[in-house]
Amino acid sequence: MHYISTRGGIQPIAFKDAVMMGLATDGGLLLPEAYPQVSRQQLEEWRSLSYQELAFHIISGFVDDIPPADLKDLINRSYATFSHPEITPVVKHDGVYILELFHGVTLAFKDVALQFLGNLFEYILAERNEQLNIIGATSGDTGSAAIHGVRGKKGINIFILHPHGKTSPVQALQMTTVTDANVHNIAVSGTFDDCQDIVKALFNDLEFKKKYSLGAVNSINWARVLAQVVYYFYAWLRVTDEDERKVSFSVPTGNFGDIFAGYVAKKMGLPIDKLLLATNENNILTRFVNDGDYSLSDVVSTASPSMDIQLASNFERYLFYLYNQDSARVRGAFTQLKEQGRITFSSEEMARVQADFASASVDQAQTLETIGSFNRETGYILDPHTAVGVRAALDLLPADIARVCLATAHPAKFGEAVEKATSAATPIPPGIAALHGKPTRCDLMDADLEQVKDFFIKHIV
Ligand SMILES: Cc1ncc(COP(=O)(O)O)c(C=O)c1O
Ligand SMILES: N[C@@H](CCOP(=O)(O)O)C(=O)O
Repeated sequence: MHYISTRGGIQPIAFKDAVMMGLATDGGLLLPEAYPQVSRQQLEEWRSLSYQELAFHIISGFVDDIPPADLKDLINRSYATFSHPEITPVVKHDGVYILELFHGVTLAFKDVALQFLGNLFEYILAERNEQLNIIGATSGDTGSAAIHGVRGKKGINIFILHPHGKTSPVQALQMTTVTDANVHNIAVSGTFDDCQDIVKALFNDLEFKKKYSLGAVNSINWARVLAQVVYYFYAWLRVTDEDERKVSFSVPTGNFGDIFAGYVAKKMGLPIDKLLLATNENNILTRFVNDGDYSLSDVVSTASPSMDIQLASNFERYLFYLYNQDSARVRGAFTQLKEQGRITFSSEEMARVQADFASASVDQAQTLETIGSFNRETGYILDPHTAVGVRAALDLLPADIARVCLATAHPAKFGEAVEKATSAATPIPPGIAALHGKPTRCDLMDADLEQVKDFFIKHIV
């Protein structure tokens, strides 16, 4: 399997090279040249597999430059760190299935991909005898999951930019209490979009990227998306039987990586009815799906801070398919966005968008109300991001088709919002309780590319 860029400017490359390249060198995002197709019979055969076995079958369809035994070992080691034997279990409450993606070390869905990516980086670096300097942007969860995915790994430095004061206190502590010499947290006076812009600018400086061996942990890295495809299959296999096969997924969305993984699963043949794209007040993607209005506005702070994003980086991957793999049109769309602050779509394109996706924007009051009512009715505590998806599912998805809501984080990461919504304290897992009072390290700087660059160069060990 080889990988190409949405912008059409690179020769096809192998999987390991795609992992190391992160952002494509032409500024685009990498995608596989084709998608392995999964038949109905194959799906039935996969019902009895463990998460790890299923992950191996799905991931190996996209990887032909790692020996199967090594890939199996990478997968098994990645999921050995999870606290639940099923890795991503599914529970049912109030007529919806909840796909719990928060049983990893940092209690968010990012662990599913970043434990794997950390091991993959280590494997490739050892093979090539190389070093890697990771630079990533986070609105709260990718940062800690990435830090915990690579800490202690040889030949890796990691620099994570987060918007100062805009993550939850627990998210900030999960990052800043890791004071290892090779881990650097940078709090940027700005938004997540500012952080992501700086990271992309560093990757687009090809001389800098090469000189300092930059690596990507954000979902611009194809391996992130790939590892997330697995749980769509896993959940589908848990909630269907041979007669009942249709499933819709509700996905709380920010950077469009998670829902794009669902789109990939659908492209591979997984019978998905609707992908429901749920946003908070930062609803550019909802405006796009419902009204064809993809126009930028300012990022606002909400009760689901990890989704406080305007410019979703993976949207480019979807555009590539919406434009029938026409890279020139993708490039044109980004020129239009830069010049006019919006991308426009034809009615034929919007009909295709609406065939794949439904969307709803859930505001803060609705989010807190959903956490409260769901808790009163079922005893289950939703985190605010998950609540956005659950509310959208209850409002928009028909109950006669299985509705799976992705639970992207543990509620204890957002204790303040959850407490406000339920009038009760959230039970705190031991990993989080232990964070309080630990020494922290973090550098504050402006949303300024040169400042970040200087800091990066000075701190490479
Ligand atoms: C808890 C949580 N939910 C949902 C999202 C949105 O996911 P994505 O950025 O892949 O759309 C994020 C951030 O990525 C998150 O951290
Ligand atoms: N919500 C994310 C934002 C970054 O998304 P990514 O999937 O591209 O890493 C976060 O928690 O950092």
